[in-house]
Amino acid sequence: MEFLDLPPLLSARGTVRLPGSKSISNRVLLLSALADGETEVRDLLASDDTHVMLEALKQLGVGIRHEAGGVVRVAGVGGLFPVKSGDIFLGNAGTAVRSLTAALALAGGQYKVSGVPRMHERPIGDLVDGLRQLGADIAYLGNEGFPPLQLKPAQIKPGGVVKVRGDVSSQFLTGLLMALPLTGVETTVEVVGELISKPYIEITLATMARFGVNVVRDGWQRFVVPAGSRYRSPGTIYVEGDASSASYFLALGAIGGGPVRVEGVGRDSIQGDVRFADALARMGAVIEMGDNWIEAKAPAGGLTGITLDCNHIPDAAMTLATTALFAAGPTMLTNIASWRVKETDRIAAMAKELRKLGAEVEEGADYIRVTPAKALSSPPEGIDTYDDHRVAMCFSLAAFGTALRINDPKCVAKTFPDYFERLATVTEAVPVIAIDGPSASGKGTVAACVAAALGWHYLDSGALYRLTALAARRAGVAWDDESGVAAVAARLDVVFDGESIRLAGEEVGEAIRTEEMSSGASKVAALPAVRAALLFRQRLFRRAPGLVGDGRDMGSVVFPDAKTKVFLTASVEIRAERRYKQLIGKGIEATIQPILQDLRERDERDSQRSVAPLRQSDDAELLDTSALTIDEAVAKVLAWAAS
Ligand SMILES: O=C(O)C1=C[C@@H](OP(=O)(O)O)[C@@H](O)[C@H](O)C1
Ligand SMILES: C=C(OP(=O)(O)O)C(=O)O
Repeated sequence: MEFLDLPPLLSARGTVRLPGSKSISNRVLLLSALADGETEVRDLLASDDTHVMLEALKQLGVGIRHEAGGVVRVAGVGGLFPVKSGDIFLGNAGTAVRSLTAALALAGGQYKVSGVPRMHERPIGDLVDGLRQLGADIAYLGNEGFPPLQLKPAQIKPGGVVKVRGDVSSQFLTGLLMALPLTGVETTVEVVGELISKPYIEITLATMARFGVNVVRDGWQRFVVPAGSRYRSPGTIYVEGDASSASYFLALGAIGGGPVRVEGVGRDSIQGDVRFADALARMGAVIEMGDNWIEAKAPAGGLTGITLDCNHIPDAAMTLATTALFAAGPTMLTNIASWRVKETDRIAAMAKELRKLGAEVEEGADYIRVTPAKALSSPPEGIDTYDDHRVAMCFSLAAFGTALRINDPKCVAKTFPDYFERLATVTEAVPVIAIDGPSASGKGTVAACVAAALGWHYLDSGALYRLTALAARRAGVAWDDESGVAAVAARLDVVFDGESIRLAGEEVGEAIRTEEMSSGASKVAALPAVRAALLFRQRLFRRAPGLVGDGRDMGSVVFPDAKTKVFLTASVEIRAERRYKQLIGKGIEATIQPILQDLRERDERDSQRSVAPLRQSDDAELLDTSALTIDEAVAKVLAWAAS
């Protein structure tokens, strides 16, 4: 499985220009396609969900041109799609499946509507029931109440009252409302049951109004689409920034100091998810808002948990569930039953992954309660994302407490393809000084001194390979048995505690320093599966205020984003002499020739191996310590780190 390791974060600050709103983008595309005239769409979201909508519209005969600067020009068909049949695949885009099903059901053609397997588990029965009242001919091709669907030409009988349930998804009402102007006949839609996600209906009505159709509404119960309604292009239309996508950055500001500003949504937004800022403010965050921007800062006294009915912000509420990890006291999010029928069962997914971080979670049919742990624990197997963009994005916040592995990170492409790149632009990661170099170069001594001088943590990555060699030997696993040694590495039960190193509870500081384990370390370190098994483990050593790591691939593989990278070396003769003195100093008998020979062989093996071979990377400073004292070498590294 693909994964992304996020570095632990120290702070967040900066400005992000948001990608376009998914909800507005897909509404604007559909209405531009159905309208009279050509529409120039600016700031449209470019993501999986809008991609499937664009492709479907093209397939239905709508002229769509992509121009410079992300401008999309849609030639409206004036109500009827020219292409009367087709298999329309809409991925996992609820906004596309629900609204296109309604429009196609009234379009007089023969269409199949399908999506990814998860879409075939997301309900659509309430919408189909509503459309059937208008005479639509719709059949379920799989399970009753779920896509895929077969739509056939039918005698549509508009007018009167159509009833639709609103308590599973507001997208059913949205779909009906957006399709009804195709009939030109006054029709009333009555909502049965309590309508959920109400602000999305406001987006629908506001977007329809931009295209010249004004729905008359009576509270959240009755909506009248007037006679003679017809979509007309507004000419040029700008898509607002995505308010749900804004939530991750606002939370970053609230947790990580801030201020973090998002541009593209603000006080004047038509998206309900801007109310996420109010929820953050209730947790204590300092929020400021302009017409087209929102800014969040952390409160002096830290965030506090809240209890909130989140029915009006179902998507952004997921961000509250992970922000809760950094608040004092529990956070209870209620009235979120719809989470269970979205990209995944979001209540179950959030509960499971939050627990992996050490939080105490209680879940019910329509609520989740999160009590944070004192310190986050980071699961070595990573945070699973369930092909749900929002799970991936909202869990990135947990990087404020620890290095974090996010599995299948590319699922963010549903609404925010470059989310993780943008995250990096407004966050500061815990700094790393990476010191790499050959065996016996003195890098361990220098690294430990640099760490002590700065008050930072220290990672002796070589020790992990020595420990793996020792543990393999004790388990009777041969050093060249790649999968066997990798399994040992993955299970390594080791505690570093100042000078002490314990393997399975036993002090092994001395046992791993023998020449034999040194050579074993070099052998197991050449095995790719072993290096992979130890990768995240090493990254977990990165903790505030900073880390000094020494090894062979600190700068090139383990911490490629290290601010300071040093390649520390010395001539092989000097290294042999140092190793010789070190051994003699410990009362271990030694002669210089075999040490020299062994170092030469080890250098050869380390530089020739296929994974992470030892060499100075382009971005590393060269520090030859042949003629330097330890203090001089340390001073040099500190100077580079400070520059
Ligand atoms: O209409 C829309 O654009 C949306 C409505 C909401 O769904 P529900 O109405 O199913 O809650 C929301 O979760 C979804 O991301 C987008
Ligand atoms: C629920 C969501 O998407 P969809 O439009 O597929 O319903 C979402 O984006 O969180």
